[in-house]
Amino acid sequence: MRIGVPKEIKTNENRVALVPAGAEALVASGHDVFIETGAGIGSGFEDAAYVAVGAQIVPDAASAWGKAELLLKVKEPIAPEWQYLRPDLTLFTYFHFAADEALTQAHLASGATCIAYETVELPNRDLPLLIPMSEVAGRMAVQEGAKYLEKLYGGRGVLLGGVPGVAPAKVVILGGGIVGVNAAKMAAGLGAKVVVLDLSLERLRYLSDVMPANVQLVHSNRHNILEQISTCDLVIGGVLIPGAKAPKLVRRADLAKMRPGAVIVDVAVDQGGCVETIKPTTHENPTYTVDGIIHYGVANMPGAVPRTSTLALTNATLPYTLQLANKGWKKALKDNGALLKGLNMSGGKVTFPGVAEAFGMELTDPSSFL
Ligand SMILES: NC(=O)C1=CN([C@@H]2O[C@H](COP(=O)(O)OP(=O)(O)OC[C@H]3O[C@@H](n4cnc5c(N)ncnc54)[C@H](O)[C@@H]3O)[C@@H](O)[C@H]2O)C=CC1
Ligand SMILES: CC(=O)C(=O)O
Ligand SMILES: [Mg+2]
Repeated sequence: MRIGVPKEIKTNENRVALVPAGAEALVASGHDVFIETGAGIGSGFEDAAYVAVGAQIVPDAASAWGKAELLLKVKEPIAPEWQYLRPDLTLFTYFHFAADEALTQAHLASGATCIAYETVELPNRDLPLLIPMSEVAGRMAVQEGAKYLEKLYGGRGVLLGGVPGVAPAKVVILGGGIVGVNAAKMAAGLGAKVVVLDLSLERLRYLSDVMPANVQLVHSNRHNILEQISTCDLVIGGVLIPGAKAPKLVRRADLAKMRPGAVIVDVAVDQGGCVETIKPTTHENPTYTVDGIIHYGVANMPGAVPRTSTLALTNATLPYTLQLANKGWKKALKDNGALLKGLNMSGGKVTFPGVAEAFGMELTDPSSFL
């Protein structure tokens, strides 16, 4: 099969969808791999490293897209890339369709087959291709939150861990999944007082066994959320209903109850965010202020640490990429139920419930394509 890997063009997105080790595995299986020149540079992989394992370097995005039957990316194709979409192309990348109707319409109209990393789901409900980036973003959320709490950035001027004689900061984490756990570990390690809220009592029980003593576990409901955010310094948003729009747990009016200069890092922004006032921002311009509360809404946080993120992401994606390449998408999805959950659309039809619900579109059973 012909596999294309373009350079990511979202601002400050330095990840790449395939590393030389992955290219080597695909070439060894008899595939032709086309890498856009410079695609790996941001993650520390020179063109020569791909050539050394048998991949071919192509001069521009049009060639990487044009030669591909299977196109590998990290982020969703953005508007300048939509011209390359076509019915006989299979895309394997993050899409987050439910948060973006224009993105959804453009892909639907193209007829392309779109398999979303973020909705590939194992029988135990783990999301194996989202987990590594949620680990990165959860850890980063604390780093970023700590930075914007500094006075220089408009924050309350609070040090997360405090010092002897001065109480530490309070960090409230909405959602105790992968983002939540990783944020909690980092914040707790710095000495903050941490509160994690989740809907799932089973999850809270598990967290109570593995989290340190400075992490409190609280059931997520409207009353508890308001009580917790009104006395905190940093809120981290990490709730997810896979593939669907995130529920709005913090409303605009709630900001008035928070402390001025408190910070919200809404990691869930890629699915629309769990804070009503969040909107997607970029690494160049990551924050804005609403009612005295600093909002951070970068939708590709792991792009800031591309070396770590690319390696972590491709460790997880390569086994699935190999299945798609070796078998073709229909057979690969038929043989692997986890990968079938990744199918969001094909031939102009939506096949993922959360996307159909978000925009009132008709839902087609994914297995009808196999
Ligand atoms: N901004 C960025 O750069 C990145 C964003 N993300 C996003 O972060 C979000 C979270 O991802 P994960 O932690 O991997 O998901 P996850 O599925 O591991 O965890 C989500 C948690 O939210 C909980 N939850 C659902 N509804 C809730 C409610 N009403 N109140 C409290 N908890 C609730 C669930 O029980 C679950 O434990 C996703 O939208 C993901 O796409 C992930 C990586 C990078
Ligand atoms: C999960 C995601 O959207 C990202 O890593 O950018
Ligand atoms: Mg994202």
